Parts: sequence; C-alpha cells; structure tokens
Amino acid sequence: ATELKIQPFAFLLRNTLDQLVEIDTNKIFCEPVDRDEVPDYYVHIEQPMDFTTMREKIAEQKYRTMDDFQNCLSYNSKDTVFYRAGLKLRDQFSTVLPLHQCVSHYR
Ligand SMILES: CCOC(=O)c1ccc2c(c1)NC(=O)[C@@H](C)N2
Repeated sequence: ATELKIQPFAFLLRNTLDQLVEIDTNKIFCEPVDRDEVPDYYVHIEQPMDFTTMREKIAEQKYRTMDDFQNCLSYNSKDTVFYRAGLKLRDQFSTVLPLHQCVSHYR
C-alpha cells in the first residue's frame, strides 16, 4: 500500500487501533463520552479520549499514548461494564504496547 511507504507509523498505529476497535464489542470507547448521557464525566476526566479522536490524531501525526484507559478505570466503579471493558482493552492491548513504545521512541 502506498500509505505504508508515505506514513509507515500511521499505518501501524491505525492497524493497532483497528484491533482495539474489534475487541471493544460493546462500542464503549468508539466515540467521545456524551455530555448529556454522562453529565459529570468531564468534571472527573481532564483528558478524555476515544477511538474516533485517536484515529484523527493518528492522521494528524499527533499520536496519543494508551494511558487513556486510566480515565475509564478511574471514572467508573469496579462493578460496571465500563470498568471491566477498560481492563479488558488495557490487558489485551498491553501485548501490543511494547511495539508502540519502540515506535514512539523511534519517532
Ligand atoms: C447513563 C450511564 O452511562 C454511563 O454511566 C456511562 C456512559 C458512557 C461511558 C461511561 C459511563 N464510562 C466511560 O468510561 C466512558 C468510556 N463511556
């Protein structure tokens, strides 16, 4: 693919993001948290993140780290589907993370 030659890292990051989107079967992390649905979310979370925003940031070469799962684990109580989904994503992503660390060092 030509994009592999032009932006190899964006290509790699986008593929990794696609894997996360696939794991997020309940689509909890795909869009920014809805202020009407969760009014106090933005009170607790300074740096909200979601997969749609990450895709835009990859395209703009402004890649974010995956610390953003901490948002989910700090906002939601342990007994929620949201908290468990955040754990699942973080744990499954941690197998890919070392790759990202070397990518980000390289960049
Ligand atoms: C109407 C109740 O909705 C929620 O409690 C809720 C709704 C959406 C959420 C969320 C919680 N927690 C999160 O971490 C982000 C990713 N999304």
